[in-house]
Order: sequence, then C-alpha cells, then structure tokens
Amino acid sequence: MTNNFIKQTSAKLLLVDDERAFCELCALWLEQAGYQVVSCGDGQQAELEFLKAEASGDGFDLVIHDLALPPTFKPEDGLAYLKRYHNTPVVVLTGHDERTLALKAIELGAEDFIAKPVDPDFLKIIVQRTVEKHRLMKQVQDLEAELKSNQGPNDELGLVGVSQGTHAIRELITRIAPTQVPVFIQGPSGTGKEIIANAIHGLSGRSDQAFISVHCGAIPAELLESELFGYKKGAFTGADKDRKGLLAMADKGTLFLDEIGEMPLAMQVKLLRVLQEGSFYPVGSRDLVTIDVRLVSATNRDLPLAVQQGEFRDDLYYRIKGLTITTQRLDERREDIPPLLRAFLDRYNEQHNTQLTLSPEVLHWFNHTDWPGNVRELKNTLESAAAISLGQQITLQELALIRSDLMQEEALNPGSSFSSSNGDAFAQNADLSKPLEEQVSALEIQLIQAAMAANDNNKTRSAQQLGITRQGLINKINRYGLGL
Ligand SMILES: Nc1ncnc2c1ncn2[C@@H]1O[C@H](COP(=O)(O)OP(=O)(O)OP(=O)(O)O)[C@@H](O)[C@H]1O
Repeated sequence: MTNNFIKQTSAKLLLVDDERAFCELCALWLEQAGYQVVSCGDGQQAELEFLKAEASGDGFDLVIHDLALPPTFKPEDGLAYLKRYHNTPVVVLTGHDERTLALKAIELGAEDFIAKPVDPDFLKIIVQRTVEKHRLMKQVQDLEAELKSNQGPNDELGLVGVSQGTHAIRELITRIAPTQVPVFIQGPSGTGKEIIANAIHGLSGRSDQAFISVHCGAIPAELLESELFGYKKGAFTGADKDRKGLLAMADKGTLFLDEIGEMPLAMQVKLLRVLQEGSFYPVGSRDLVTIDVRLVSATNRDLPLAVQQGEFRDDLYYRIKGLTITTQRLDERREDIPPLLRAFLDRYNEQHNTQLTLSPEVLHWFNHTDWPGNVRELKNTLESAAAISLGQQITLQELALIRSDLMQEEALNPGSSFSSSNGDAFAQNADLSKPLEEQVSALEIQLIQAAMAANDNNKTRSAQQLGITRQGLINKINRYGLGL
C-alpha cells in the first residue's frame, strides 16, 4: 500500500494546453494529488520537453494533451502530435461534442480521453488509472527481460551464459553461420565447442541436411580412413559390403571434425586433398565421390604450437582455420555458472518430471568451486546430485555424497559448509533465551541473504530457490529492512 502511494504520487506528467488559466488550474489539481506536472502551451514546446526528459533518463509517465493547439487550432492537426510520445501513454482533452475526434485519437494510440469542461475528480481517476496501468505493464516487461537475461539467452543456439565471452561467441555464430566459411573452434575440454558447431549448422542454410560429427581422437588411426572415406566390398578382410563413409554422409551438410589436433599426420594429408578437391575415392574403389561440405573443426590443443612442433600440417591448419572461435575456461567466466545451473536444472526437471531446486548453500558451493572440467563437470555434478536427491531441494549433505572434496573440506573445517543446513548444528547453536519468532526471523534473514548472495542479488532466482514468489521475497526484504 505504502509503495503504491509513493509510486503514484511521484509520477511525472506533461500537460499540454494553450489555455493558460485552464492549464494552471489542472496543474494545481494534479500537484495537489501529488503528481509532478510540467505544463506547455503548444505542441512543439511540449515535444521538446518530452525529448529533454527522455534524454535525461527521467521521462514522463503520462502526457495529457489538448488537440486544438496553435498555430492551426485544428483538432485534426493535433492528432498528428500523438505519435511523437512513443511508449508513453497519452490522454487527450477534447471538447464535449468531439466524440468522433476522441475515438480517432484512441484509434491512433491515445489511452483515454477527457471531455472539457474537466471535472477534477474524473481527471484524477483517469490519470491514476492510466499511470498505474502503464507502471504495471512496464514491471511485467522488466520482469520478463530480467528472467530472460538471468537464464542467459537460452535460445535456439543452446549456448547458455551471460558473460561477455559467451555473448561474443553467440554474436560470431549468428554472423558466420549463414556463410560457407570454415570455422575453427579452440578451447579447453568441456567448454561447449560441440554446441557451437551444432549451432553454426542449425543457423546455416544447411540445417535441413546432415550434421556429421567425427571424433578424430576416438577413432583408432587404422580405422579413420575407412570411417571417413567409406569402402568398397572386398577392399580388406571383413569388408563384406560397400559402406558409405562419414564424408559422403555429410554431403550438402556440415562436417564437424572434433579433436582434429589428434588426427594422425598420414590422415591429415588425405583430408587436405579432399578439402582442396572436394572429391575422394572410397577405400578400394575407383569411383570418385564428389562432396560439398561446410567444415567446422575443433580442438583443445594449441594447434599453432603443434604446427611449430611438426605434429600438425601447416597447410591443413590454414585450410581449416577460416574463422577462429575461442572458448574460455568456466573459471574465467564465473557469471555463466548461475544461468547454466538454472538451464541444466530446468532440463533435468522437465526430463524427470520433478521440481527440484538447489539449497542456498549448494548454490553458493557451485558458484565458488573450481571447475577444471568446465561446463561438462558442472553439468555432470548437478545431474548426479539431482539423481540421488531425496527431497524437493538438493542439499549440501547430498552433494557431499558425490563430491569427496566437499567431504574433505568439511572434515578439515567442521561446520563451515554445512552450518546453516545442518539441523543438529542449528539446534546446538539455538539460543533458547530468545523467543521463537525472533529466532525464526533471524534464520529467515540468513537464508534470504545467502540466496541473494548466491544468485548475484537476483530476486527472481533467489525467490525460486527459496521456494517463494518474487513479491513474497521483496516483501520480506522490505519487512526486515535488508536493503538488498
Ligand atoms: N554454454 C553452454 N550452454 C549449455 N550447455 C553447455 C555450454 N557449454 C557446455 N555445455 C554442455 O557441457 C557439455 C560439454 O560440452 P561440449 O561437448 O560442447 O564441450 P567441448 O568443448 O566440445 O568438449 P571436448 O573438447 O571435451 O569435446 C555438454 O553436455 C554441453 O551440453
């Protein structure tokens, strides 16, 4: 109630009417109702005031606009002003017999109309209703935007994250995907290189064709050639029928050569030839196969160094290099951790038809632990914890069952990680001289602060974590005067 009152009374209004006495009277009524009012006698001056306020970041909440203004005093001309106040509601002032004009104004986007002579109570009601409606709409828009940005653009790219690095990669993907330029992705293991390759394919003109992923390091060297090129029946012992290779399968689509740094030198020569000529012979065949593939390759090795050391062919490196995308270790972009957790937990809940959340301590631990295995390790840890969790909320004790480092930390520093979630510890620390209500409030404050700290002060996520509504959380923050 108090909040509403403060908001309402601090609204800023632009009043545009050339009748000075009327303007002054209206302004007086509105100021008495607690509004800030700026009055203008003509449309041009009003537009100037409007733009000035917008530019200063303190725009108007509502424009009240007469339509018969100088120089023409024609209401039809006044209608032209309406579209200048984009995103700000306008209430028009009309003569008492100007019903058609009022309807036209509404059609053009005006929020409402007030017929002259103006009744002060009616004016205040219309102003209050319009201002409040737009504030609510704005709040909804802000919340939606906040929700989106908290999750990180978890769009069709599937690349979750809010860090500058992740944003830049997303931008590169959208720009390079529609072209035919080869893309080379380098970065540590588990940082999303395959997701990036997939996203490039998904946004390219080849998206309805195959995306063939070849794990060059996982296929034994002696099999790599037949896997890539395919073979003809009888080409070698065991080749009892013709078999199409991965290169041919990728025709018209995207070929993703993962761990290309592991490709044996002999195979590198053959691959280079295919990339240069766009054709090859399957093993044991004389029939030339022509292919058209978009090449995306990835490695966690330092490929230029491998080139220097003679372990990777420089001509192949320059052929595949095209545009280079470099992914960062998760520890270098820790702000991606909360949105990644959110996305993985949402996915887990959807797949398992559960509604698991993370306790504030668990979230805190995830945010402050080192992740040498990067996003893959984070995801596996979260999914394992979710799988063994018995309640609605994953607790630190459950996490400790699958993370020996957490156990050790607790053994070395008893009570450190578990204190606020361990019932026994809490009971031992309880101060029975204080009333229950006071202690419950103290615990509530602790949990709110922990959730807010673990969620980078994001109220929506903290509320989700605590299992309450966002408004509920805000009420508690205000009630306890936490000023978060
Ligand atoms: N930004 C991200 N958004 C969502 N999921 C991600 C992100 N980064 C990585 N992952 C997930 O982490 C796991 C590992 O990602 P991926 O296989 O793409 O990494 P990689 O860099 O190719 O690893 P490697 O070098 O070991 O092949 C996958 O389950 C992937 O879905």
